Amino acid sequence: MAFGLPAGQLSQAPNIHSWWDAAKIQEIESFKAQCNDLTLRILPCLAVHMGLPESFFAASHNQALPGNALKFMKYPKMPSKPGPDGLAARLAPHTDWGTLTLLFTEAPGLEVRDPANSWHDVPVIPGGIVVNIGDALSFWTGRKLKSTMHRIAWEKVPFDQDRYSIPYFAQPSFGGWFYTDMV
Ligand SMILES: O=C(O)CCC(=O)C(=O)O
Ligand SMILES: [Fe+2]
Repeated sequence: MAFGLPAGQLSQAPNIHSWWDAAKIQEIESFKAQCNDLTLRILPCLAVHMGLPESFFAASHNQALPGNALKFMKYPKMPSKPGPDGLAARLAPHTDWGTLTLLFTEAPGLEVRDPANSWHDVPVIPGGIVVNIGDALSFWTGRKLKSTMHRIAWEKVPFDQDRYSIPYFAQPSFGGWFYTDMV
């Protein structure tokens, strides 16, 4: 289930189930706001490190516009262990399309691909957050920052267990500008 509406508007979403009561929706709003604040603290660090004005990336992000999304994911357990011809991944290799993704999970299974095409496990650090660079930030920086190719391999998660994760996708604002020539 994804919550992508602008800050403060989740309760108006037509697809919110009746069992999401006001307190639960408020909890999600407030968690989304904390995720947004964190991305707005990370983006200036990247900008300053690259010799750019502090607000260079962050200024094109706006919580009041649609796009930034918090997603609750459940990867259901499988009825039997896939054979050699079975599924290769629970989530196919991909890059995220926004600027930054914050990933919250306590389950193993996430792998990232290095430039030599080898896959590496991402360790689960209790209370830790995985931060991935997305395609928009990669494009914006002329690929100085690279979007992370990642997947969820089924071998790393017991096939008879559900897997849960919560990614937060930060997106540049609709109508925001990418000044790629400064980077
Ligand atoms: O479930 C995960 O750990 C990763 C999810 C992901 O990569 C995505 O939804 O884009
Ligand atoms: Fe992803």
